[in-house]
Amino acid sequence: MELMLEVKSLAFSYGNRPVFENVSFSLKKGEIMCILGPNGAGKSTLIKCIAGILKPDNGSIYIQGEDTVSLGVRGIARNIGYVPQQNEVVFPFTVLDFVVMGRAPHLSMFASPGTEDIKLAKESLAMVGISGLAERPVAKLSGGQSQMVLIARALVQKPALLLLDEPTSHLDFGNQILVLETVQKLASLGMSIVMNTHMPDHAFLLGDRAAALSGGRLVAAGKVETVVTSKMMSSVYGVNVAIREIEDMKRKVCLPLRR
Ligand SMILES: Nc1ncnc2c1ncn2[C@@H]1O[C@H](COP(=O)(O)OP(=O)(O)OP(=O)(O)O)[C@@H](O)[C@H]1O
Repeated sequence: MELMLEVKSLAFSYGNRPVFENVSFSLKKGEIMCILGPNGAGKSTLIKCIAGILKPDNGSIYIQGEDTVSLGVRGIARNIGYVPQQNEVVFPFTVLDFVVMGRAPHLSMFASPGTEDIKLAKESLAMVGISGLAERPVAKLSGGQSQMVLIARALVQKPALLLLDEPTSHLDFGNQILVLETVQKLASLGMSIVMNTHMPDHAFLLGDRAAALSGGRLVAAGKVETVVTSKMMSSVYGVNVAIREIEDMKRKVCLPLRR
C-alpha cells in the first residue's frame, strides 16, 4: 500500500527545552494512527510539526514521498488538514463562511472563493452531518457542533492526510462517538489520519496503528494491541492492560455504535 506519511528522526525543542527527539514512524493510505501519551508528552507539538506550524530542529517529514520542506507552507496546507485541539470558535462568521475559509490554500492570492469552493464547503458539511448548521453563527455552536465544524473546515481543503489533536477530549459521550464514527468513515473513504488521544479505548476502536510518546521519545509503535499492552505503556500510565481488558474496552465503546 502507498505510503502517505513518513516521519524520520524528528526532534523539537522550545528554546533550550527539548520536547522529543528521534521520533520516526510511517502511515499508509487509508490508515488511522493514534498517538497516545500522558499530558505534556509532546503530542500536540508533534502534530504541529507535521502540519508545518512548528519547525523541527532535526529530522524530515515526507507526504506521499515529497519532503515537506520543498512543499512549502501552501503546499503543506493543500495536502494536510489540521484540526487543532479545540478552543472556543468565536468569529463573526456563519458556519458556511468559516468552512469556505478552509479553501484558502487552493486560492490564488487575494482571490475570493468561487461557486466551486462554496459547493465543496457544503459537501464537507454534509460529510460530517451538519448541513443544517450552515447559516448558524459559529459563535453560537455547542462544543460538539464546533468540533464537527473544525473537521469540515479541514476536509474542504481536500487533504490526503488529516491531523486531529484530541478531538474528543472535551466532548460528552454521544459526541465522542459521533467524532469517532466520522473519523472511521473518512478513513474508509481513503483518507489517512493521525489522531492524538488520551484514550486507549478510542485508539482500539479506530486505530490500525498506535504510537506512544513519553519522556521525549516514541516508546512504542505498531499495532494498537501491541502498543497498549506493551511494558512501556504500563510504565507510562501506571497500569497493565491485558488483551482481556482490551476486549472489554472494545465492547463498552462499541455498544452505542449499534443503535
Ligand atoms: N509554546 C510553548 N512554549 C514553550 N513550551 C511549550 C509550548 N507549548 C507546549 N510547551 C511544553 O511542551 C511540552 C509538550 O507540550 P504538548 O502540548 O505538545 O504536549 P501534549 O502531549 O499535547 O499534552 P496534552 O495532552 O496536555 O495536550 C509541555 O511540557 C508543554 O508545557
